[in-house]
Amino acid sequence: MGDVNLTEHELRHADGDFRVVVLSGGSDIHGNQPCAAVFGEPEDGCLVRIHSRCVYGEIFESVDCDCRDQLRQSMAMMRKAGSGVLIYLDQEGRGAGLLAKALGYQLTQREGLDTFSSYRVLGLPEDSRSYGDAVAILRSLKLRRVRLLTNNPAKVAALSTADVQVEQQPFLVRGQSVEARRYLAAKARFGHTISLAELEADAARDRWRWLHRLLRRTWRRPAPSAPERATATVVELPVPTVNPVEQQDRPTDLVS
Ligand SMILES: Nc1nc2c(ncn2[C@@H]2O[C@H](COP(=O)(O)OP(=O)(O)OP(=O)(O)O)[C@@H](O)[C@H]2O)c(=O)[nH]1
Repeated sequence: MGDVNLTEHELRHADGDFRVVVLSGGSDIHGNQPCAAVFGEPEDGCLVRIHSRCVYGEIFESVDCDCRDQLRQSMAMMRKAGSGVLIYLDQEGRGAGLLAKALGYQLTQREGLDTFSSYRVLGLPEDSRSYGDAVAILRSLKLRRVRLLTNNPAKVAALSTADVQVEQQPFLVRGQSVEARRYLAAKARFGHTISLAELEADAARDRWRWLHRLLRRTWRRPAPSAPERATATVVELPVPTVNPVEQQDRPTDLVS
């Protein structure tokens, strides 16, 4: 990697402005420069997230993966901590690109394969990302020791071999959809530090919540009403008027 340079400026945000740095002279794989959101004045030991692009999760708001939640939660955590660096890498589909990811999705949906097996079937590496640009950004920001929000040991290893001291901070966003949990379980099997037991506990909590909602709805339903009874209708009959003359003519013996 030659000389790298950071171009930086402020960015307005509804939840609080931050600084953006854009890297040039890095690996520049797809012509899109890596960038980072810099919160506060990060120092050694600050929170860092190295995030890889996911159009489906971040833009289309898919619930098949946890990418969007991780992005949002990491920003919220950095804001709360007062500082941090969110590095955003253009490494869609774990570095294979969007088309490969879409082909992988097709296979997953057709054959029921997990996300890593589908890449294997397509003849692609399961994960082809590199983290040199992330290291370059950290170096430019003069960070040598970071608290890395990740479950991915490959990220920890990549920074460690580049002489960045890493304290791994597990980063599991709770309350995921069934599909995202399936994705997380695949990552756990692939070596990510995600506890399958915790995922199962999450699923059990979801099932319980669902059952609870269903029962509450059933209890609250109004009791079936009694069959309607026919209501009596009062009909006013005309009162016959008696002609006083006719009354006088009437034979009196009839009434005696
Ligand atoms: N092929 C494929 N890629 C996906 C899928 N869901 C997310 N991705 C990509 O996976 C990358 C994110 O990697 P993940 O394995 O989810 O997480 P990670 O960054 O390795 O690990 P953490 O740091 O713990 O989040 C992004 O580039 C996404 O585009 C999927 O279903 N199939």
